[in-house]
Amino acid sequence: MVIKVAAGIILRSDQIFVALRSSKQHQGGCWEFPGGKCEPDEEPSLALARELQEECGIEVVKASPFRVIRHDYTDKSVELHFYEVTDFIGEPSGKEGQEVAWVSYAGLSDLTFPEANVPIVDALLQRHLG
Ligand SMILES: Nc1nc2c([nH]c(=O)n2[C@H]2C[C@H](O)[C@@H](COP(=O)(O)OP(=O)(O)OP(=O)(O)O)O2)c(=O)[nH]1
Ligand SMILES: [Mg+2]
Repeated sequence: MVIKVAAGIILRSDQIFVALRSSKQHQGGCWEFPGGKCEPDEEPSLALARELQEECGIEVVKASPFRVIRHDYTDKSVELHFYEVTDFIGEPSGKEGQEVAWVSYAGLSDLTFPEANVPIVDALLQRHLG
């Protein structure tokens, strides 16, 4: 079974908002673009809005589809729908107690992301730094 996930690349002034996955979660200890699993029959864009409200306390105003990545971890398979979130209401924070940070594009390379995120980070770096 493939788990459908929506995740937001939250952008502001050339910085990107990232969160640390807790050690108890799947891919714990890795940084992530905030988001979570789609409910059954829930559109990824709606799941994105719901998850970013729950996890970061923001209301998404503008989100553009970025990439869809299918990845098989040894323990589960995910289909990640990444969106670029370029307009939102509220100040993003770690609503569930997770560590969060705003990082520059270059700073993304210093963080460990789940394996599925590697092409996403590469694409962001490629586009921004050339
Ligand atoms: N949110 C998020 N999940 C990611 C990323 N990269 C990646 O491989 N994943 C994987 C980890 C998880 O297996 C799955 C997302 O699940 P999640 O743990 O965020 O789901 P959720 O917020 O609904 O949390 P929960 O209630 O099930 O704990 O996707 C990413 O950048 N962001
Ligand atoms: Mg989540």
